[in-house]
Amino acid sequence: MSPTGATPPHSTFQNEIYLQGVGGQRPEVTTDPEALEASARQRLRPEAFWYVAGAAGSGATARANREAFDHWRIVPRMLREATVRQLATTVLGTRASAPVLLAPVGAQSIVHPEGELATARVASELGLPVVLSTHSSHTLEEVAEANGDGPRWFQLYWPNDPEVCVSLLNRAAAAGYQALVVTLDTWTLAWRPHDLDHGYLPFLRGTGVANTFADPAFRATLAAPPEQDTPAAVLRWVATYTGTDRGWDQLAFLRQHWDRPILLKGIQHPDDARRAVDAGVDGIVVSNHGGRQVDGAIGSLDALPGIAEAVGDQLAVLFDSGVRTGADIIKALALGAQAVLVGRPYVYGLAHDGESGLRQVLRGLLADLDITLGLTGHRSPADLGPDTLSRSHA
Ligand SMILES: Cc1cc2nc3c(=O)[nH]c(=O)nc-3n(C[C@H](O)[C@H](O)[C@H](O)COP(=O)(O)O)c2cc1C
Ligand SMILES: O=C(O)C(=O)c1ccccc1
Repeated sequence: MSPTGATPPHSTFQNEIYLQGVGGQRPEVTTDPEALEASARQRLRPEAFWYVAGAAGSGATARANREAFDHWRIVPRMLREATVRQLATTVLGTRASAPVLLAPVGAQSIVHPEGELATARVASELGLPVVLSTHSSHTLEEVAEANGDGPRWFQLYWPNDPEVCVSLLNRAAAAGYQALVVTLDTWTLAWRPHDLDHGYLPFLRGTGVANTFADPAFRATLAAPPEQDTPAAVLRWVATYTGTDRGWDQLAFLRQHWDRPILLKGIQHPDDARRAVDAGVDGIVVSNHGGRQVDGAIGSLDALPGIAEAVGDQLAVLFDSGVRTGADIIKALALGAQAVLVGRPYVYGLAHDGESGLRQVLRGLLADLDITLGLTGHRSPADLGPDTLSRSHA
Protein backbone atom coordinates (compact mmCIF):
# COMPACT_ATOMS: atom_id res chain seq x y z
CA MET A 1 0.00 0.00 0.00
CA SER A 2 1.15 3.53 -0.72
CA PRO A 3 0.80 6.37 1.88
CA THR A 4 -2.51 7.33 0.24
CA GLY A 5 -3.87 3.85 0.91
CA ALA A 6 -4.08 3.05 -2.80
CA THR A 7 -2.37 -0.08 -4.07
CA PRO A 8 0.51 0.80 -6.43
CA PRO A 9 0.17 -0.46 -9.99
CA HIS A 10 1.55 -3.93 -10.65
CA SER A 11 3.96 -2.44 -13.19
CA THR A 12 6.04 -0.72 -10.47
CA PHE A 13 7.92 -4.01 -10.01
CA GLN A 14 9.65 -3.29 -13.33
CA ASN A 15 10.94 0.08 -12.02
CA GLU A 16 12.15 -1.56 -8.82
CA ILE A 17 14.20 -4.10 -10.75
CA TYR A 18 15.83 -1.51 -13.02
CA LEU A 19 16.58 0.84 -10.12
CA GLN A 20 18.21 -1.99 -8.17
CA GLY A 21 20.24 -2.66 -11.31
CA VAL A 22 21.59 0.90 -11.16
CA GLY A 23 22.86 0.00 -7.68
CA GLY A 24 24.54 -3.11 -9.10
CA GLN A 25 21.91 -5.63 -7.99
CA ARG A 26 20.17 -8.22 -10.08
CA PRO A 27 16.83 -9.84 -9.27
CA GLU A 28 17.27 -12.86 -7.00
CA VAL A 29 14.87 -14.88 -9.11
CA THR A 30 14.99 -14.87 -12.89
CA THR A 31 12.14 -13.15 -14.72
CA ASP A 32 12.35 -15.63 -17.60
CA PRO A 33 9.85 -18.53 -17.28
CA GLU A 34 12.11 -21.16 -18.86
CA ALA A 35 15.13 -20.12 -16.80
CA LEU A 36 12.88 -20.24 -13.74
CA GLU A 37 12.09 -23.89 -14.38
CA ALA A 38 15.78 -24.66 -14.96
CA SER A 39 16.73 -22.90 -11.76
CA ALA A 40 14.09 -24.83 -9.75
CA ARG A 41 15.54 -28.01 -11.21
CA GLN A 42 18.92 -27.15 -9.71
CA ARG A 43 17.42 -26.49 -6.31
CA LEU A 44 15.11 -29.46 -5.89
CA ARG A 45 15.68 -33.18 -5.40
CA PRO A 46 15.18 -34.83 -8.81
CA GLU A 47 12.05 -36.71 -7.76
CA ALA A 48 10.44 -33.53 -6.37
CA PHE A 49 11.35 -31.45 -9.42
CA TRP A 50 10.02 -34.07 -11.81
CA TYR A 51 6.85 -34.56 -9.84
CA VAL A 52 6.14 -30.86 -10.42
CA ALA A 53 7.51 -30.45 -13.93
CA GLY A 54 6.47 -33.82 -15.27
CA ALA A 55 3.45 -34.66 -17.37
CA ALA A 56 1.47 -37.65 -18.57
CA GLY A 57 3.04 -40.14 -20.98
CA SER A 58 5.15 -38.62 -23.74
CA GLY A 59 4.50 -35.06 -22.56
CA ALA A 60 2.57 -34.29 -25.75
CA THR A 61 -0.29 -32.56 -23.93
CA ALA A 62 2.01 -30.33 -21.91
CA ARG A 63 3.71 -29.31 -25.17
CA ALA A 64 0.35 -28.79 -26.88
CA ASN A 65 -0.63 -26.44 -24.04
CA ARG A 66 2.30 -24.18 -24.86
CA GLU A 67 1.93 -24.51 -28.63
CA ALA A 68 -1.73 -23.50 -28.40
CA PHE A 69 -0.66 -20.05 -27.20
CA ASP A 70 1.55 -19.73 -30.26
CA HIS A 71 -1.45 -20.24 -32.53
CA TRP A 72 -2.67 -16.79 -31.53
CA ARG A 73 -1.03 -13.37 -31.91
CA ILE A 74 -1.98 -10.15 -30.20
CA VAL A 75 -2.75 -7.17 -32.46
CA PRO A 76 -1.65 -4.04 -30.54
CA ARG A 77 -3.72 -0.86 -30.79
CA MET A 78 -2.34 2.70 -30.46
CA LEU A 79 -3.31 6.06 -28.97
CA ARG A 80 -5.88 4.59 -26.64
CA GLU A 81 -4.89 6.40 -23.44
CA ALA A 82 -3.89 3.17 -21.77
CA THR A 83 -1.24 4.61 -19.42
CA VAL A 84 -3.28 3.78 -16.32
CA ARG A 85 -4.76 0.29 -16.08
CA GLN A 86 -7.29 -1.29 -13.78
CA LEU A 87 -6.69 -5.01 -13.34
CA ALA A 88 -8.91 -5.70 -10.35
CA THR A 89 -11.93 -7.89 -10.93
CA THR A 90 -14.55 -10.00 -9.17
CA VAL A 91 -14.88 -13.71 -9.94
CA LEU A 92 -18.07 -15.36 -8.65
CA GLY A 93 -18.25 -12.84 -5.84
CA THR A 94 -14.56 -13.08 -4.91
CA ARG A 95 -12.48 -9.91 -5.29
CA ALA A 96 -9.11 -10.29 -7.00
CA SER A 97 -6.45 -7.65 -7.65
CA ALA A 98 -6.01 -9.18 -11.13
CA PRO A 99 -7.77 -11.94 -13.09
CA VAL A 100 -5.23 -14.46 -11.83
CA LEU A 101 -5.68 -17.24 -9.28
CA LEU A 102 -3.15 -19.64 -7.78
CA ALA A 103 -4.08 -23.09 -9.09
CA PRO A 104 -4.58 -25.92 -6.61
CA VAL A 105 -1.26 -27.72 -6.29
CA GLY A 106 -1.00 -30.57 -3.81
CA ALA A 107 1.90 -31.51 -1.53
CA GLN A 108 3.73 -28.16 -1.78
CA SER A 109 6.05 -28.92 1.13
CA ILE A 110 8.09 -31.11 -1.24
CA VAL A 111 9.47 -27.86 -2.70
CA HIS A 112 9.58 -25.80 0.53
CA PRO A 113 8.68 -26.73 4.11
CA GLU A 114 6.30 -23.78 4.44
CA GLY A 115 4.48 -24.94 1.30
CA GLU A 116 0.85 -23.81 1.14
CA LEU A 117 1.31 -21.51 4.16
CA ALA A 118 3.80 -19.38 2.23
CA THR A 119 1.55 -19.50 -0.83
CA ALA A 120 -1.47 -18.36 1.19
CA ARG A 121 0.46 -15.48 2.77
CA VAL A 122 1.82 -14.14 -0.49
CA ALA A 123 -1.51 -14.58 -2.28
CA SER A 124 -3.21 -12.57 0.45
CA GLU A 125 -0.55 -9.85 0.33
CA LEU A 126 -1.01 -9.51 -3.45
CA GLY A 127 -4.80 -9.83 -3.37
CA LEU A 128 -4.87 -12.93 -5.54
CA PRO A 129 -7.27 -15.78 -4.72
CA VAL A 130 -5.56 -19.02 -3.74
CA VAL A 131 -7.20 -22.36 -4.51
CA LEU A 132 -6.16 -24.83 -1.83
CA SER A 133 -5.82 -28.48 -2.86
CA THR A 134 -7.56 -31.27 -0.93
CA HIS A 135 -4.10 -32.84 -0.89
CA SER A 136 -2.24 -29.96 0.73
CA SER A 137 0.68 -30.57 3.07
CA HIS A 138 -0.79 -28.23 5.74
CA THR A 139 -4.39 -28.42 6.92
CA LEU A 140 -7.01 -26.18 5.38
CA GLU A 141 -7.50 -24.53 8.80
CA GLU A 142 -3.78 -23.68 9.08
CA VAL A 143 -3.77 -22.35 5.52
CA ALA A 144 -6.87 -20.23 6.20
CA GLU A 145 -5.09 -18.68 9.16
CA ALA A 146 -2.01 -17.91 7.06
CA ASN A 147 -4.28 -16.42 4.39
CA GLY A 148 -6.04 -14.14 6.94
CA ASP A 149 -8.68 -12.05 5.21
CA GLY A 150 -7.29 -12.90 1.76
CA PRO A 151 -9.51 -14.50 -0.87
CA ARG A 152 -9.47 -18.31 -0.83
CA TRP A 153 -11.25 -21.19 -2.55
CA PHE A 154 -11.10 -24.92 -1.79
CA GLN A 155 -10.41 -27.60 -4.39
CA LEU A 156 -12.17 -30.90 -3.83
CA TYR A 157 -10.93 -34.33 -4.74
CA TRP A 158 -14.20 -36.10 -4.23
CA PRO A 159 -13.71 -38.85 -1.65
CA ASN A 160 -15.41 -42.23 -2.04
CA ASP A 161 -16.68 -41.95 1.51
CA PRO A 162 -19.62 -39.47 1.62
CA GLU A 163 -19.05 -38.77 5.31
CA VAL A 164 -15.44 -37.74 4.66
CA CYS A 165 -16.70 -35.59 1.79
CA VAL A 166 -19.28 -33.76 3.89
CA SER A 167 -16.78 -33.33 6.69
CA LEU A 168 -14.24 -31.70 4.33
CA LEU A 169 -16.91 -29.40 2.90
CA ASN A 170 -18.07 -28.32 6.36
CA ARG A 171 -14.51 -27.67 7.48
CA ALA A 172 -13.79 -25.61 4.33
CA ALA A 173 -16.94 -23.53 4.80
CA ALA A 174 -16.16 -22.98 8.51
CA ALA A 175 -12.62 -21.87 7.60
CA GLY A 176 -13.91 -19.23 5.17
CA TYR A 177 -13.25 -20.77 1.76
CA GLN A 178 -15.51 -18.85 -0.61
CA ALA A 179 -15.99 -21.28 -3.49
CA LEU A 180 -15.52 -24.97 -4.28
CA VAL A 181 -13.50 -26.19 -7.26
CA VAL A 182 -14.33 -29.83 -7.98
CA THR A 183 -11.58 -31.49 -10.00
CA LEU A 184 -13.00 -34.09 -12.38
CA ASP A 185 -9.99 -35.14 -14.46
CA THR A 186 -7.90 -36.89 -11.79
CA TRP A 187 -10.14 -39.59 -10.32
CA THR A 188 -7.13 -41.82 -10.84
CA LEU A 189 -3.52 -40.81 -11.51
CA ALA A 190 -2.31 -40.87 -15.09
CA TRP A 191 0.68 -42.82 -16.40
CA ARG A 192 3.55 -40.50 -15.45
CA PRO A 193 6.93 -41.90 -16.52
CA HIS A 194 9.10 -39.58 -14.41
CA ASP A 195 7.28 -40.44 -11.20
CA LEU A 196 7.17 -44.12 -12.10
CA ASP A 197 10.90 -44.22 -12.78
CA HIS A 198 11.60 -42.49 -9.46
CA GLY A 199 9.11 -44.76 -7.69
CA TYR A 200 7.86 -41.52 -6.23
CA LEU A 201 4.52 -40.09 -5.18
CA PRO A 202 4.49 -37.53 -2.34
CA PHE A 203 1.44 -38.90 -0.57
CA LEU A 204 2.84 -42.43 -0.39
CA ARG A 205 5.62 -40.83 1.67
CA GLY A 206 3.11 -39.03 3.90
CA THR A 207 3.14 -35.60 2.19
CA GLY A 208 -0.15 -34.13 0.97
CA VAL A 209 -2.36 -36.04 3.36
CA ALA A 210 -2.75 -33.38 6.08
CA ASN A 211 -6.43 -32.55 5.47
CA THR A 212 -7.49 -36.16 5.37
CA PHE A 213 -5.38 -37.38 8.27
CA ALA A 214 -6.77 -34.56 10.43
CA ASP A 215 -10.34 -35.24 9.39
CA PRO A 216 -12.57 -36.67 12.15
CA ALA A 217 -14.75 -38.64 9.69
CA PHE A 218 -11.64 -40.20 8.11
CA ARG A 219 -10.04 -40.96 11.45
CA ALA A 220 -13.23 -42.71 12.55
CA THR A 221 -12.68 -45.28 9.77
CA LEU A 222 -9.20 -46.27 11.03
CA ALA A 223 -8.35 -48.99 13.53
CA ALA A 224 -5.44 -46.87 14.81
CA PRO A 225 -4.77 -43.11 14.38
CA PRO A 226 -2.48 -42.17 11.44
CA GLU A 227 0.24 -41.10 13.92
CA GLN A 228 0.38 -44.67 15.24
CA ASP A 229 -0.03 -46.65 12.02
CA THR A 230 0.92 -44.41 9.10
CA PRO A 231 1.13 -47.16 6.41
CA ALA A 232 -2.43 -48.30 7.14
CA ALA A 233 -3.69 -44.70 7.06
CA VAL A 234 -1.93 -44.07 3.73
CA LEU A 235 -3.55 -47.18 2.22
CA ARG A 236 -6.94 -45.99 3.44
CA TRP A 237 -6.18 -42.56 1.94
CA VAL A 238 -5.43 -44.17 -1.43
CA ALA A 239 -8.69 -46.16 -1.31
CA THR A 240 -10.59 -42.96 -0.42
CA TYR A 241 -9.39 -41.00 -3.45
CA THR A 242 -8.76 -43.57 -6.18
CA GLY A 243 -11.29 -44.69 -8.78
CA THR A 244 -13.71 -41.96 -7.82
CA ASP A 245 -15.27 -41.26 -11.23
CA ARG A 246 -18.94 -40.39 -11.02
CA GLY A 247 -21.92 -39.30 -13.15
CA TRP A 248 -23.41 -35.86 -13.72
CA ASP A 249 -26.44 -36.59 -11.55
CA GLN A 250 -24.24 -36.95 -8.47
CA LEU A 251 -23.29 -33.28 -8.48
CA ALA A 252 -26.57 -32.64 -6.65
CA PHE A 253 -24.93 -34.19 -3.57
CA LEU A 254 -22.29 -31.46 -3.50
CA ARG A 255 -24.91 -28.75 -3.96
CA GLN A 256 -26.76 -30.16 -0.98
CA HIS A 257 -23.72 -29.84 1.24
CA TRP A 258 -22.08 -26.65 -0.07
CA ASP A 259 -24.00 -23.36 -0.26
CA ARG A 260 -21.37 -21.22 -2.04
CA PRO A 261 -20.29 -21.16 -5.71
CA ILE A 262 -19.23 -24.48 -7.27
CA LEU A 263 -16.87 -24.77 -10.26
CA LEU A 264 -15.97 -27.90 -12.22
CA LYS A 265 -12.28 -28.18 -13.13
CA GLY A 266 -11.04 -30.23 -16.07
CA ILE A 267 -13.59 -29.35 -18.78
CA GLN A 268 -12.26 -29.61 -22.38
CA HIS A 269 -15.37 -30.37 -24.48
CA PRO A 270 -18.21 -27.89 -25.22
CA ASP A 271 -20.78 -30.63 -24.53
CA ASP A 272 -19.37 -31.15 -21.04
CA ALA A 273 -19.53 -27.38 -20.54
CA ARG A 274 -23.22 -27.46 -21.54
CA ARG A 275 -23.80 -30.30 -19.09
CA ALA A 276 -22.19 -28.17 -16.40
CA VAL A 277 -24.76 -25.47 -17.17
CA ASP A 278 -27.57 -28.05 -17.00
CA ALA A 279 -26.20 -29.30 -13.68
CA GLY A 280 -26.57 -25.77 -12.33
CA VAL A 281 -22.96 -25.17 -11.30
CA ASP A 282 -21.62 -21.64 -11.19
CA GLY A 283 -18.45 -22.01 -13.18
CA ILE A 284 -15.96 -24.23 -14.97
CA VAL A 285 -12.21 -24.31 -15.26
CA VAL A 286 -11.15 -25.16 -18.80
CA SER A 287 -8.10 -27.23 -17.90
CA ASN A 288 -6.24 -30.41 -18.77
CA HIS A 289 -4.39 -30.42 -15.44
CA GLY A 290 -1.28 -28.94 -17.01
CA GLY A 291 -0.97 -31.97 -19.31
CA ARG A 292 -0.53 -34.27 -16.32
CA GLN A 293 -3.49 -36.55 -17.00
CA VAL A 294 -4.25 -37.47 -20.63
CA ASP A 295 -1.27 -37.83 -22.97
CA GLY A 296 -1.88 -36.77 -26.58
CA ALA A 297 -4.77 -34.48 -25.65
CA ILE A 298 -5.86 -31.16 -27.12
CA GLY A 299 -4.01 -28.04 -25.90
CA SER A 300 -6.22 -26.43 -23.26
CA LEU A 301 -6.22 -23.02 -25.00
CA ASP A 302 -7.39 -24.72 -28.21
CA ALA A 303 -10.41 -25.99 -26.25
CA LEU A 304 -11.27 -22.57 -24.83
CA PRO A 305 -12.95 -20.65 -27.70
CA GLY A 306 -15.54 -23.36 -28.46
CA ILE A 307 -16.38 -23.70 -24.79
CA ALA A 308 -16.61 -19.94 -24.21
CA GLU A 309 -18.89 -19.66 -27.20
CA ALA A 310 -21.12 -22.49 -25.95
CA VAL A 311 -21.55 -21.38 -22.33
CA GLY A 312 -19.65 -18.13 -21.70
CA ASP A 313 -22.82 -16.16 -21.05
CA GLN A 314 -24.26 -18.77 -18.70
CA LEU A 315 -21.55 -19.45 -16.15
CA ALA A 316 -18.07 -18.27 -15.20
CA VAL A 317 -15.40 -19.65 -17.52
CA LEU A 318 -11.91 -19.85 -16.02
CA PHE A 319 -8.84 -21.24 -17.75
CA ASP A 320 -5.59 -23.01 -16.94
CA SER A 321 -2.77 -25.15 -18.35
CA GLY A 322 0.29 -23.54 -19.87
CA VAL A 323 -0.04 -19.92 -18.67
CA ARG A 324 3.49 -18.51 -18.29
CA THR A 325 3.43 -14.80 -19.29
CA GLY A 326 1.31 -11.67 -19.36
CA ALA A 327 0.67 -12.21 -23.06
CA ASP A 328 -0.61 -15.73 -22.32
CA ILE A 329 -3.11 -14.29 -19.84
CA ILE A 330 -4.23 -11.68 -22.37
CA LYS A 331 -4.81 -14.41 -24.97
CA ALA A 332 -6.88 -16.56 -22.60
CA LEU A 333 -8.99 -13.58 -21.52
CA ALA A 334 -9.47 -12.48 -25.14
CA LEU A 335 -10.69 -15.99 -25.99
CA GLY A 336 -13.40 -15.86 -23.34
CA ALA A 337 -11.91 -16.68 -19.94
CA GLN A 338 -12.90 -14.49 -17.01
CA ALA A 339 -9.68 -15.31 -15.17
CA VAL A 340 -6.77 -17.73 -15.36
CA LEU A 341 -5.12 -20.07 -12.88
CA VAL A 342 -1.36 -20.43 -12.79
CA GLY A 343 0.26 -23.68 -11.63
CA ARG A 344 3.91 -24.68 -12.02
CA PRO A 345 5.49 -21.19 -12.25
CA TYR A 346 4.46 -20.25 -8.72
CA VAL A 347 5.65 -23.62 -7.40
CA TYR A 348 9.05 -22.92 -8.98
CA GLY A 349 8.97 -19.54 -7.22
CA LEU A 350 8.25 -21.28 -3.92
CA ALA A 351 11.30 -23.45 -4.53
CA HIS A 352 13.39 -20.23 -4.27
CA ASP A 353 13.29 -19.78 -0.48
CA GLY A 354 9.54 -19.94 -0.09
CA GLU A 355 7.70 -16.65 0.28
CA SER A 356 10.39 -14.40 -1.20
CA GLY A 357 10.78 -16.40 -4.42
CA LEU A 358 7.07 -16.84 -4.78
CA ARG A 359 6.48 -13.11 -4.31
CA GLN A 360 8.99 -12.25 -7.03
CA VAL A 361 7.51 -14.70 -9.52
CA LEU A 362 3.95 -13.48 -8.99
CA ARG A 363 4.90 -9.81 -8.99
CA GLY A 364 6.76 -10.42 -12.23
CA LEU A 365 3.78 -12.10 -13.85
CA LEU A 366 1.42 -9.31 -12.77
CA ALA A 367 3.82 -6.60 -13.93
CA ASP A 368 4.18 -8.31 -17.31
CA LEU A 369 0.38 -8.54 -17.60
CA ASP A 370 -0.13 -4.92 -16.59
CA ILE A 371 2.52 -3.56 -18.98
CA THR A 372 1.51 -5.76 -21.92
CA LEU A 373 -2.15 -4.88 -21.43
CA GLY A 374 -1.23 -1.19 -21.66
CA LEU A 375 1.09 -1.58 -24.63
CA THR A 376 -1.63 -3.39 -26.56
CA GLY A 377 -4.01 -0.48 -25.93
CA HIS A 378 -6.21 -1.83 -23.16
CA ARG A 379 -7.10 -0.22 -19.87
CA SER A 380 -8.72 -3.24 -18.30
CA PRO A 381 -9.15 -6.97 -18.94
CA ALA A 382 -12.79 -6.22 -19.78
CA ASP A 383 -11.57 -4.44 -22.96
CA LEU A 384 -10.20 -7.69 -24.35
CA GLY A 385 -12.13 -9.71 -26.89
CA PRO A 386 -11.82 -11.67 -30.15
CA ASP A 387 -10.70 -8.45 -31.89
CA THR A 388 -7.58 -8.43 -29.74
CA LEU A 389 -6.17 -11.51 -31.48
CA SER A 390 -5.29 -12.82 -34.90
CA ARG A 391 -4.96 -16.53 -35.66
CA SER A 392 -1.36 -17.31 -36.57
CA HIS A 393 -0.77 -19.40 -39.68
CA ALA A 394 2.82 -20.23 -38.85
C1 LIG B 1 2.72 -30.49 -8.75
C2 LIG B 1 1.29 -30.27 -9.15
C3 LIG B 1 0.29 -30.71 -8.29
C4 LIG B 1 -1.05 -30.49 -8.65
N1 LIG B 1 -2.02 -30.83 -7.74
C5 LIG B 1 -3.31 -30.56 -8.05
C6 LIG B 1 -4.33 -30.80 -7.09
O1 LIG B 1 -4.08 -31.24 -5.98
N2 LIG B 1 -5.61 -30.54 -7.46
C7 LIG B 1 -5.95 -30.04 -8.70
O2 LIG B 1 -7.11 -29.81 -9.00
N3 LIG B 1 -4.98 -29.77 -9.61
C8 LIG B 1 -3.69 -30.01 -9.31
N4 LIG B 1 -2.71 -29.69 -10.21
C9 LIG B 1 -3.09 -29.06 -11.50
C10 LIG B 1 -3.14 -27.53 -11.38
O3 LIG B 1 -4.21 -27.12 -10.58
C11 LIG B 1 -3.31 -26.87 -12.75
O4 LIG B 1 -4.44 -27.40 -13.41
C12 LIG B 1 -2.09 -26.99 -13.65
O5 LIG B 1 -0.89 -26.96 -12.92
C13 LIG B 1 -2.12 -25.87 -14.67
O6 LIG B 1 -1.09 -25.99 -15.59
P1 LIG B 1 0.31 -25.19 -15.48
O7 LIG B 1 1.11 -25.88 -14.42
O8 LIG B 1 0.86 -25.36 -16.86
O9 LIG B 1 0.00 -23.75 -15.12
C14 LIG B 1 -1.37 -29.88 -9.89
C15 LIG B 1 -0.35 -29.46 -10.73
C16 LIG B 1 0.98 -29.64 -10.37
C17 LIG B 1 2.05 -29.12 -11.29
O1 LIG C 1 -0.24 -34.58 -9.12
C1 LIG C 1 -1.30 -34.05 -9.45
O2 LIG C 1 -1.46 -33.51 -10.58
C2 LIG C 1 -2.43 -34.01 -8.52
O3 LIG C 1 -3.43 -33.48 -8.84
C3 LIG C 1 -2.32 -34.64 -7.21
C4 LIG C 1 -2.85 -35.89 -7.01
C5 LIG C 1 -2.71 -36.49 -5.77
C6 LIG C 1 -2.08 -35.84 -4.73
C7 LIG C 1 -1.57 -34.56 -4.93
C8 LIG C 1 -1.70 -33.95 -6.18
